[in-house]
Amino acid sequence: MSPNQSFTKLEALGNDFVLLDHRDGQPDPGPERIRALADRRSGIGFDQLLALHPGTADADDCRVHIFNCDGSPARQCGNGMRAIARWLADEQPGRDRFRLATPAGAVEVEIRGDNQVRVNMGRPDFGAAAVGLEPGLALNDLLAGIPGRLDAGLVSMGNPHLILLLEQPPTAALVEQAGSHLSRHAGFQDGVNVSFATRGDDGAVRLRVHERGVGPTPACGSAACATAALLIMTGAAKSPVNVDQPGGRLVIDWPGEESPLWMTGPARRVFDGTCLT
Ligand SMILES: N[C@H](CCC[C@H](N)C(=O)O)C(=O)O
Repeated sequence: MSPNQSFTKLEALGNDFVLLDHRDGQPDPGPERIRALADRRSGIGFDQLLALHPGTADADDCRVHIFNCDGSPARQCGNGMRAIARWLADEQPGRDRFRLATPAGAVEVEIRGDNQVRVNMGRPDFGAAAVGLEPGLALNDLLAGIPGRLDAGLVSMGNPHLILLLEQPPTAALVEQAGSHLSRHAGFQDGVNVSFATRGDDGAVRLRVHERGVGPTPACGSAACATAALLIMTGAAKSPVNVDQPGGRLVIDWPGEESPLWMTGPARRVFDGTCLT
C-alpha cells in the first residue's frame, strides 16, 4: 500500500476491515506494512486487510487476498465476504450478486434488503486433518484445563476452527488467555481460530471467538458457521441456527452434509480514506 493510496474502511458486526482495490495489479503490502497499517493508534486500524485482485473473466468478479492484523494470511473470512459484497454493490449499482475467488474457493454473495448480505460459505469439513491438528495429538489432552467444558469439535470453513462447547459463558480472561494459548499451539500446524460457545434458553448460540492472528473480536463469521455446522452435524441444533456474538447476530442455514452452508448478516461501509505515509 503506497503513500497516497486510497482505501475503504468497512465493518461487519464490529469485525473491521480495510479494503484495497488492487485490481490494477498493485502488489499487496508485506507483513510488516500490514502490521503498521493495522495499528489502531499510528495506522488505520483493522482486524483484517482485504485486497481485491482481478478475477477470471467469465467466473469471478475478483480474487480476494485476506490478511490478519498480525500480517498472517488467511484462507477465509466470512464477515469480510459480506463487507466486499457491500463495496462491490456500491461500485456497481443494480447488481446484487457477486462471485468472489478466495484462497478457500469460490464464494457467492447476495445483497438483500434490510442491509443484510447472504454468503454461500461452501461445505464444512470436520475433523483433525481438516484443521491441521498434529496426527496422534488427543484433543482432550489439549483441552484438559478448560473449565466447564461439555464438548469440543474441529471444523474447517476453509480456515481452521477449534470449537469449545461450555456449560457457562466464558469470562473475558478465559477467551483471552486460553484462546491465545490454543490459537498458537504447536499442535495446530498453522494455528487455529478458537470459539467458546454456550446455548441460550432460546436455543440461540452465544459465541465468543479468539481469532487466529488477531485475538478476541466482536464477531467472527467463519467461526459462527463452523460452530453452527458442528451443532447441526451432532444433532444438538436444527438449521437455521441463530449465532449471537458481542457484535450481533448471524443466521446460519445448513440443510445437511451434501449442501453448502449459507450465512446471513449485515455489513457496512464506514469511510473512504487516503493513506498519506
Ligand atoms: N482470523 C481468521 C481470518 C478471519 C476470520 C473472521 N474475521 C471471519 O469473519 O471469518 C483466520 O486466520 O483464519
